[in-house]
Amino acid sequence: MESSPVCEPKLVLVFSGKRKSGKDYVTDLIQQRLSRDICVILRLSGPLKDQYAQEHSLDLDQLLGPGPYKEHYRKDMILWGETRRQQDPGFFCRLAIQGAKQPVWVISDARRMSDVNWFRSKFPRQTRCVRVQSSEATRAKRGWRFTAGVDDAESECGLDSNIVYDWTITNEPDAPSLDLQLQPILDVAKEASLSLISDITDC
Ligand SMILES: Nc1ncnc2c1ncn2[C@@H]1O[C@H](COP(=O)(O)OP(=O)(O)O)[C@@H](O)[C@H]1O
Ligand SMILES: C[C@@](O)(CCOP(=O)(O)OP(=O)(O)O)CC(=O)O
Repeated sequence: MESSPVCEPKLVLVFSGKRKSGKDYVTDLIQQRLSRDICVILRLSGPLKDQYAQEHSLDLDQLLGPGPYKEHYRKDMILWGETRRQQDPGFFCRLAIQGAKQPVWVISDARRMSDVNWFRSKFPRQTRCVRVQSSEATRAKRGWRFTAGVDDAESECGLDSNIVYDWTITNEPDAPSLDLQLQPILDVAKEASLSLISDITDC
């Protein structure tokens, strides 16, 4: 049974990027610039980790954290999640958007074409894809280490090709500032949220 969100979003920004590329860092920045009234960050991994922790009697807070606990279970979580997605590609997407009311949705952690296709099919006018990219050297400085079965699997490679991104954010020390790179996205988001004011009776 699909549970519909309280209000249709005006903009859905679907972010993807490699581990330690800065997805959380960049999406947090966007929410700070737009405010929590306008922008909500929705993580597909949230409901996945919640369900996985329950089924395996694990510490959800540690799975949600950045530390080694999450990495210890990542490979098995990937396989567990893919089994669910094979049965129902939108399973985690629907759970992630439950209760979302803000006009701008930021999906911070898309990993597969099935994630992108679900949002494009549900919100074709509103969905935009954003890629956060960093070099392996920069990611390594942030704590990334190559892990076979993770960094060469769909979870990390599923959105490397066959997709046109609306924006690409280069998250490198020598790149233009993130504020400068994010400005076009923020402009679109602010315009979209203004259109909400004229449609407020629809919600
Ligand atoms: N531009 C940046 N400036 C400072 N720290 C950053 C920057 N980008 C990422 N980080 C840090 O690098 C680490 C990994 O970033 P994170 O957003 O968690 O990556 P991801 O969500 O893609 O795995 C975090 O500690 C984060 O604070
Ligand atoms: C099983 C996962 O959902 C785990 C994702 O955990 P995080 O979202 O914490 O990952 P990063 O922030 O990129 O390090 C990946 C998947 O393939 O679904």
